[in-house]
Amino acid sequence: MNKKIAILGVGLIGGSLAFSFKERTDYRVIGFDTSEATIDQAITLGAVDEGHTSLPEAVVNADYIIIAVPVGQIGLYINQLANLPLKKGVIVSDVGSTKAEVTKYGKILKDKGYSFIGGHPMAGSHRSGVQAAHALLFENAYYVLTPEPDSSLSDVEKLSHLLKKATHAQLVVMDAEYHDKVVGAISHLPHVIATGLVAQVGNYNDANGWFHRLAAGGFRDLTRIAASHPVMWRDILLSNREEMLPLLDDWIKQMTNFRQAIDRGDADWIEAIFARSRDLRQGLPDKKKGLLTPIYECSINIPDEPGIIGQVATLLGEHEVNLSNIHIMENREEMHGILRLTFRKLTDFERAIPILEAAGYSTYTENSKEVDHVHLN
Ligand SMILES: NC(=O)c1ccc[n+]([C@@H]2O[C@H](COP(=O)([O-])OP(=O)(O)OC[C@H]3O[C@@H](n4cnc5c(N)ncnc54)[C@H](O)[C@@H]3O)[C@@H](O)[C@H]2O)c1
Ligand SMILES: O=C(O)C(=O)C[C@]1(C(=O)O)C=C[C@@H](O)C=C1
Repeated sequence: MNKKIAILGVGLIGGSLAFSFKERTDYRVIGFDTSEATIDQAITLGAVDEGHTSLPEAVVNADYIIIAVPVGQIGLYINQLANLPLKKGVIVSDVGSTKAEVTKYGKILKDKGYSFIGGHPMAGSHRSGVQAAHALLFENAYYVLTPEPDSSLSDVEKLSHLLKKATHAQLVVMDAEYHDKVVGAISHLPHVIATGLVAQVGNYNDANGWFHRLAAGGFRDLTRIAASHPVMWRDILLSNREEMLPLLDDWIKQMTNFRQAIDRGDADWIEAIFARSRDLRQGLPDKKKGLLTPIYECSINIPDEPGIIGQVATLLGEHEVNLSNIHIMENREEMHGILRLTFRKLTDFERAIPILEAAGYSTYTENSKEVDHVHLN
């Protein structure tokens, strides 16, 4: 009998994990969701081998159970799982964006003799649902695990090995509270800022529609994530309340300093903060570099036409150039698109450039100004 992985909540993250497990492991992948339509879609798309709206049916005999529902629901599922006859040795994990609260719930499973190890893949999108899921979502991203001091080391290793094999992510272990502090600053606070800014400008726009019409790169680049799922973010912010309050206090101080500098006409202060932040932004570690394997990238401008991505992939395929990933720069929506092409081998990368150029695409590689610009997504 096939070994089984049950995924609870087959949305963007659960669906993407399901695709990865199906593609790169020999586990049978079972989906569970409260939405029957989602289960049907997950089966049609080939994300899961089997789907259920009944939790006991979904998790029976599962070797791994991964909870991928909104953060506010994860504790409820842990409680329900603890009252089901799970397979001996099962490892339960989750993908929630906060970890301290969930890790506390995990003790309920441990008391029943099951293993719980919190997890959080640091990749995603403002899109949601299984229709946006894909097997490459986590490739080269960090994937954090937050075991407790009493967690079984061999279970941590087993889960880590499985996730690495399926997702090609970089697995790291972190303390749950520390994780919440870090992601509070680099993920949760940015979502609050983007959402607040869109709401503020929305108020101005209600009185005068030019605010939205003139919104160009600056506003769009900064606010893509304001289009994220409201329930997911409601749950994340309430779950990470303890970390969010001091982070928001610091942010308000920062904005007050800005306000005061502008008010007193302090050119030096303004220039200095822009200069420091520019250097910090440019010095961010490249997400795609130096992780699992070297990666070579180039970007091309594409017209906003149906089928264009397929044309680029086919063009390279016809010349037997292996692409490892295609990424559409999300913040270019409604404008000419920018496609980032990733290659595993230098030889593929070097052959792709002249082929794309000959087909009329302008290519931008790492060192060009244009790529510096598109990396600001
Ligand atoms: N979206 C991201 O960028 C991202 C990244 C990393 C982690 N996460 C975390 O992953 C989890 C899922 O997020 P997502 O982006 O996949 O959301 P999603 O909305 O795409 O998917 C959630 C899925 O869970 C199902 N669901 C909702 N409530 C449920 C319930 N009570 N019982 C069973 N199924 C239920 C929905 O039908 C949907 O299929 C969240 O905890 C989120 O914090 C999200
Ligand atoms: O790319 C996005 O749209 C995301 O918001 C992804 C993002 C992030 O903030 O980086 C959002 C929440 C997750 O917990 C992890 C990743």
